[in-house]
Amino acid sequence: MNNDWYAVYDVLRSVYCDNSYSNLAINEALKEHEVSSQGFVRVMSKGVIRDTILLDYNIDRLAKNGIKGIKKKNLIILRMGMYAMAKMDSIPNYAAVNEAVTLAENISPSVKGFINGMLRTFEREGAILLIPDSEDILESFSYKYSFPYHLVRFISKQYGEGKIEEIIKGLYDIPELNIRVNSLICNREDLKKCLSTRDIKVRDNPFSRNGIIIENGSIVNIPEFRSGMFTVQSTSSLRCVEMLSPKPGDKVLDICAAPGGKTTAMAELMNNTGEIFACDIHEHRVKLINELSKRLGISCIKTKVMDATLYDKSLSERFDKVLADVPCSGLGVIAGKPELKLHVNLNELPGLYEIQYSILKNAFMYLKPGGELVYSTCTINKRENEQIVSRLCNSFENSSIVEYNSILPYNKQVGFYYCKISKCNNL
Ligand SMILES: C[S@@+](CC[C@H](N)C(=O)[O-])C[C@H]1O[C@@H](n2cnc3c(N)ncnc32)[C@H](O)[C@@H]1O
Repeated sequence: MNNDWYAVYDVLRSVYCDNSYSNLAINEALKEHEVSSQGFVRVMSKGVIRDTILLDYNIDRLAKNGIKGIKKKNLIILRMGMYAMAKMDSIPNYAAVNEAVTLAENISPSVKGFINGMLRTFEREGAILLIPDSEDILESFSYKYSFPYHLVRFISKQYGEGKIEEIIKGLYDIPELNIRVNSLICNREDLKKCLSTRDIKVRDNPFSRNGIIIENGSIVNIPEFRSGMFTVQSTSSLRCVEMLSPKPGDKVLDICAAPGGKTTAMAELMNNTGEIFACDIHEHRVKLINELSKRLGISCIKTKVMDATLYDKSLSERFDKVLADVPCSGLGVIAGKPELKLHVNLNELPGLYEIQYSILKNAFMYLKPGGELVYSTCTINKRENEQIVSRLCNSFENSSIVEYNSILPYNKQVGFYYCKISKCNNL
């Protein structure tokens, strides 16, 4: 039995059946199974999730009684087998069929023959995932980029049919991997030298002086990571923090801070001086901020478990800078977290808008007159972005927008929104 395939199966079961996040499920599976290639488990798990809709169309097409009667566990094995055959050049078709059939033997022995038959038929067709023709252009994009139709329509209504294909394609393509140099410990040139000795190919991030893009090679748990020389962070997140631009000695509030990627980026910009008050509603996630600060050698961060939707009078007008990186639908980061496109429930979004507004309103109340706040999300849904900010500006006369950036997921960037708001001194 191939442990790598079993690990992928466990990840997929957890994502499809328990709505887990793929990154967490992958970490769990890697603890559980002794695999020969962690890279294989990550690539195949995310790939199958990314292509679920197109895989299911093809399974439905090939199964005599359609996809509806196929049990979830058997569907997962079929998705894995077909994905390996169609998309993973490193695996010969016969090996993919064998692995899938062996997996079925262990997990669901009675359907071994069915799995074998389906995959052999797919192989005879050329192992190509067919994309159906459709007169509805949005439906054809939905299959082509394996993106739920209702989400294609939702995004298209906001950005128009002219932009939709590029956006959906951007949310399909694997985003580039960026790391942030810990400027408290080293500089970009030093770190690049260390990485090159490990055969890791990199280039400077043109958008951030502390960013390095990893072109190939693995940075997982290398000594430079363990010693805190860098942390993984998207270019869009880095640019968001650079827009707020906290200075050494500032008093900063990070109101939705966990796991601490932006909190620690701010601490580095502040040269580990001043004070950052970092809060999050979940205790286990607050621990992640403390662990990350420790690894990066940062001491100016104080953490607290706090529900940011509830107003705390003791924080009123206490901070020079506030970051409100609120919980959101995550529609901008689907390329890296493909399970989000399967799990997002549009009916739940109005409740989220209220949470986002309450957090932003409180964040604004905690800002000193003359201070600046950045509101940010990793979604491209305008109702979570522009509309939340407008609501604040319409409610508070002393607020004004300084600048904003709405990043669409083009050119392997993650979709992001951030807006700097100032609090006027003289009302
Ligand atoms: C987008 S994430 C923050 C990411 C973080 N800023 C970073 O860069 O690492 C949003 C965070 O908000 C937290 N959160 C959700 N609801 C909250 C609430 N009512 N009050 C405070 N934090 C909340 C979540 O636990 C999550 O950690």
